[in-house]
Amino acid sequence: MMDTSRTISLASLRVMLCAILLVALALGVGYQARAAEPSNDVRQTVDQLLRLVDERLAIAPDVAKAKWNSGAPIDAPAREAQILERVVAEATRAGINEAFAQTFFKHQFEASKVIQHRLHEQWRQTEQPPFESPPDLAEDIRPQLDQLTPQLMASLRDFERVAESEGVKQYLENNAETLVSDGVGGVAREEALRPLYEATDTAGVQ
Ligand SMILES: O=C(O)C(=O)C[C@]1(C(=O)O)C=C[C@@H](O)C=C1
Repeated sequence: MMDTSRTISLASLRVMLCAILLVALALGVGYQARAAEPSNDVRQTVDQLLRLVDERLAIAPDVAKAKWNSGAPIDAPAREAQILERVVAEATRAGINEAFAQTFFKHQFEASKVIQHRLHEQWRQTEQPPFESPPDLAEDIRPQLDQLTPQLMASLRDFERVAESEGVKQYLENNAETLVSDGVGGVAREEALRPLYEATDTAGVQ
């Protein structure tokens, strides 16, 4: 005959052990989630940079329109060089990593070109006639982009400061889609944000 009381106590011991394990697991997961939660400062810094990236990308369709009408090439290396010159000067002045700032802006140019090429492709297919009164590239659009450059630089400086903080990469990933819309299914967004993800990778932050 089996000793029932002994069987029961063994079974309940197993249940207890399982319960302890589950509680420990839940506590561990909870701790990890808390540990990865970024501070308010980090969140505001990342949000601000994402908003500025979004603002810059939102100008690309106007650039595309102006170039559709004028026939000017989408790629404008002289203009890029001019912006980068200012970026380097500001990086030196404000103590921002020069290589990081340059890489970041090169990615913004590429992202803008992705949007412009997509739109031109679309307009070729639909045989889009010249736009009625598109904003002027030199008079209206480039000054808007120039206004954003110092704001982006200040935001990059803040971002550099928090790039090594807990949970930055995760926060970027979670909020990029909400704060940055590119109108081309995320391709330009990914291009624009890659240097930021890489900066958090270098810092070893997951
Ligand atoms: O100013 C232009 O002509 C643009 O197309 C904009 C922009 C930019 O993002 O600043 C993008 C691509 C060009 O190669 C140069 C600059």
